[in-house]
Amino acid sequence: MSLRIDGKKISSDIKEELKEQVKQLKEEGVSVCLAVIQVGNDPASSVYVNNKKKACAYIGIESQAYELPEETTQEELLALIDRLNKDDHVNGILVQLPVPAHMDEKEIIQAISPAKDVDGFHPQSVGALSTGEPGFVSCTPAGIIQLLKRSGISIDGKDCVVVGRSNIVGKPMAMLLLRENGTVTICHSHTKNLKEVCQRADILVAAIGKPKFFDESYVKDGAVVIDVGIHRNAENKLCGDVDYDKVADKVSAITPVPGGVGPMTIAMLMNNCVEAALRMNNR
Ligand SMILES: Nc1nc(=O)c2c([nH]1)NC[C@@H]1CN(c3ccc(C(=O)N[C@@H](CCC(=O)O)C(=O)O)cc3)C=[N+]21
Repeated sequence: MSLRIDGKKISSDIKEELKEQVKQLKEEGVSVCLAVIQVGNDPASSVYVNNKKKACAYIGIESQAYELPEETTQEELLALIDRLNKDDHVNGILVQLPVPAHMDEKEIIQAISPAKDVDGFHPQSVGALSTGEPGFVSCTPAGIIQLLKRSGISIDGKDCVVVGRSNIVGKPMAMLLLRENGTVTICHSHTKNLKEVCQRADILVAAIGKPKFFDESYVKDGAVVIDVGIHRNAENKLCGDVDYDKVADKVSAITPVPGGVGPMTIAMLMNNCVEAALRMNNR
């Protein structure tokens, strides 16, 4: 029998802790405010943005929603970011990705003040993660570390294999596992013998972006499997990068999709907002 790592439960524990902390801060006169910007009305993005608003409301974080039309120009968006950067009331700024094709995502990310970069996507935040300076950490990989720690799974000295090298998941995930003294391998589309490398993993992080790609032949007996994939089939049912039913009996612990990594992403975003407010108030 393997442990089904319950991301819903762990994320709700974290939200409970944050709610208490925010209440305490309010009594001391410190408020927390997140600005969420969405350009265009991609339905999937709208669902995520809504979930973020709901989480803010639950915890006691003020949320400002900026729903901009698809035709918004780069200059208009940069002007809004600039205004929010200068607004002392706003602690965190998030621009929902992806942005429409006519926009320059890189320039947008770099326009957000690193002090308010609750997504952890700014190059300064990314650099700080690799040198160990204080800075915001990308929410999904930060959430995965919390899932492991709060499930009593140690990372120290373990063989950790991360499959995927994106800026928002794979690369920061590798840096965080390294910070926890894991021995880290990053795999990608040019990796030879992907299966053999995965079979060595004590902790396998699957972020390849292909539905049910990993079956039992990729995992070692007793490994820990973290599934970062989110795919929706024709019936709107969610699945991950891992074929859960084929893998679950062979491993010691595994995250489901939904209810694994996804909910942690939002919990860590809330955590980063509180951290931004603490820093802005010199706490
Ligand atoms: N600037 C920016 N920051 C982000 O953090 C960001 C983004 N853009 N763009 C899109 C991705 C995706 N993302 C998710 C958040 C929560 C779940 C989540 O809660 N998933 C639930 C299921 C939710 C459902 O039913 O769809 C689960 O896995 O159990 C998933 C995905 C944040 N993203």
